[in-house]
Amino acid sequence: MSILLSTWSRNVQSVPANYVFPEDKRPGGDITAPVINHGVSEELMDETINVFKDFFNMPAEDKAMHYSKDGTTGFRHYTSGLGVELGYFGDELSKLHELAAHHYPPYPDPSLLLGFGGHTDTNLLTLLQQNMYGLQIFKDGQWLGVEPIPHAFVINICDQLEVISNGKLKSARHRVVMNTNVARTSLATFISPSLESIIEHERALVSASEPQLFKSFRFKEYRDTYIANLREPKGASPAQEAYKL
Ligand SMILES: O=C(O)CCC(=O)C(=O)O
Ligand SMILES: [Fe+2]
Repeated sequence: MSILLSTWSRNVQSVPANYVFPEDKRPGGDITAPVINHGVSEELMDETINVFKDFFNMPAEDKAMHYSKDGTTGFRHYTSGLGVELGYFGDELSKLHELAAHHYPPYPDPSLLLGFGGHTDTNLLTLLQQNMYGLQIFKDGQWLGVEPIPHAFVINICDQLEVISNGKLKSARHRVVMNTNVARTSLATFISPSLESIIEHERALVSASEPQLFKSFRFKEYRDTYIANLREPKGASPAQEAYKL
C-alpha cells in the first residue's frame, strides 16, 4: 500500500523559523479576522476537528471506503449556468480526485507569514472544508475573508474551468492567513481532468464578439508548466499565462 499522507510534519510542534517571509514579501498587518463571536459552538468545532483527526488516523483501506464514487455532482450547477449539456464535465474531464489535508498551527504574529501564499488551483474544481477562519479570496483588488460555515463546502472555480468556459468563469485566486491562537485544519478535494485529457474552450462559448482566450493543451502539460514555474512565479497564474492567446 502506498503512503497516502505526508509524514514530515509528525514531529513539528510549531511553525519553523524559516517560514517567516522576508520583509518585502510579508502580508502585513490587517489580515486576521476575529475568530470569536462567529456563532459556531465550541462543542461543534471540537467534534468536527475530532472527526478529521479520527479520519486521518484510520488505515488507508478504511478511509478509501468513504470516498464518493461520484465526484461530479458539483458540476450540475456549472453545466446549467454555462448552457452546456449535463454530463459535459463527466468522465475524462473530472476523472482525477485528489485529497489534501492541511494543518496550520497558530502563530503569534500572522502579519509575518502566510499559511498558503496567493494562488489559483490548477485543476477543474476544488471542494474545500474548513474548520476555522483563514481562507481569503482576491476580489476587486482586495483580499476578502471566507468565513467557515459548518458542514458546508467552499467550491473554488479553478484554472481548467476558466479555460473551458473561455473566461466566463474565473479561477479564484486565494490564500490562507494564520490565526494567533488557534490551529486550523482544512480538507481540499481537487477534481481534475485525467492527465491525458485535451483541454480546450467549449465551442459554443466562442464567437466573433467573444474570441478564444486560451490555446488548447494536454492537462499533463499544464501541470508540468505549473510545477516548472513554482520557484519563480510570473503573473497571477503562471501556468495559465503560458497558454493565453
Ligand atoms: O487550506 C485552505 O483553506 C486552502 C488550501 C489550498 O488553497 C489548496 O490546497 O490549494
Ligand atoms: Fe488552493
